[in-house]
Amino acid sequence: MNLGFGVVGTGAIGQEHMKRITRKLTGADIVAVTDVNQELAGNIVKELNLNASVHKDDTELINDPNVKAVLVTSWGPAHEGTVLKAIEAGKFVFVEKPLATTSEGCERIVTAEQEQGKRLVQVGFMRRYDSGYLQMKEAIDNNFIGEPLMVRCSHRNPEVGERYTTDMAILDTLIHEIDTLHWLVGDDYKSIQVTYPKKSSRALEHLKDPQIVTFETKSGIIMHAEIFVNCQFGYDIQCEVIGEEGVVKLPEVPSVGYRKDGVRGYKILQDWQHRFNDAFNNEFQDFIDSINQKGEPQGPSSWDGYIASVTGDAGVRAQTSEQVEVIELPDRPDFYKKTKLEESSL
Ligand SMILES: NC(=O)C1=CN([C@@H]2O[C@H](COP(=O)(O)OP(=O)(O)OC[C@H]3O[C@@H](n4cnc5c(N)ncnc54)[C@H](O)[C@@H]3O)[C@@H](O)[C@H]2O)C=CC1
Ligand SMILES: O=C1[C@@H](O)[C@H](O)[C@@H](O)[C@H](O)[C@H]1O
Repeated sequence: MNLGFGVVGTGAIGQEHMKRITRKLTGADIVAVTDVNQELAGNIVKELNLNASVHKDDTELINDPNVKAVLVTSWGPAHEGTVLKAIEAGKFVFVEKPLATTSEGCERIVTAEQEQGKRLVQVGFMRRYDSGYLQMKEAIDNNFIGEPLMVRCSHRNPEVGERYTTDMAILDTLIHEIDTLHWLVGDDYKSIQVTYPKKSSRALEHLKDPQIVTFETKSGIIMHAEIFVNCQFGYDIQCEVIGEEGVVKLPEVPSVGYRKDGVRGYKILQDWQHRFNDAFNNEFQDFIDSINQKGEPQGPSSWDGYIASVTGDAGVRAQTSEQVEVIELPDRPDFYKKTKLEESSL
């Protein structure tokens, strides 16, 4: 039987995910939706020609017996409440980042999930499903470059709007690297520092852009991450891991080569939707398949959401202090430990 999704938040990414679930993927249907903007929720049901109920709020949607999995794509501050209600009702949850907007909120979710006794929650850290990062991880895990020593990466957006603030560079943008980098090298973060290069004249008055973030891991790997959200030229994600015996680098996304007006070149993608489209499809198909076949999700867990939140908080402190800030992480509970096989089957 197909997995019945109830969607909370039918805005930009909610609609993208609804389209992929109904048009591209197998094993699931959208059976219910809700949004504080009820008209929007009703319109998308019509537009996608869904056989889905429109509920007045998340509580009513979670109580709908047809809803087996709740897709949380509302605004960040609303995530925690919905996730906790869904866990209490014993429903599976796919929640877009952030898991919750505070580490205390993430901790409440982790506790509630453990009390329920089985994994219910997957967080939308889709880069773990990107084929480029997966190839890098496989090479690192197979000791192809020896011990990783350093990482260099960049997260560039062409531009951001007025509502984007300096802390969002860490909590909204770098959050993806925060999740991906420690997973990639199989280590935990020890500290984080933020430095500010010369400010781009394209950045609005209130925003510090670009920023350079330096992580140190427990084993001593140093990672430099550039965040530059007004880079103008495109959506550009770079990553390179330097090991004792070699280097692995994130492949460029294939795009058509051209020769025109005396220039030989390649187009650069302009947004995250296109850059990570396949990764989004893969993460949802994995969520659906692992629940349908094994009875629980196996992707990034609420513990991963919690780690990202604690690290993000230290990053925001480091933005103000401009000092090295220590990242204090408790040991991963057994409940959230994965076997190598599970990691490699993603
Ligand atoms: N994985 C990724 O790369 C990305 C993840 N996101 C995340 O997805 C989430 C949604 O982002 P967008 O779709 O861009 O925002 P959006 O503003 O386009 O959509 C959010 C929708 O949630 C609704 N909403 C807010 N509070 C609600 C509540 N309590 N109950 C029901 N509906 C509620 C709003 O009315 C709106 O329609 C955010 O947490 C964001 O960080 C966004 C972009 C990329
Ligand atoms: O998740 C994302 C957005 O929310 C965020 O605002 C962008 O900066 C990131 O590049 C994108 O991947």
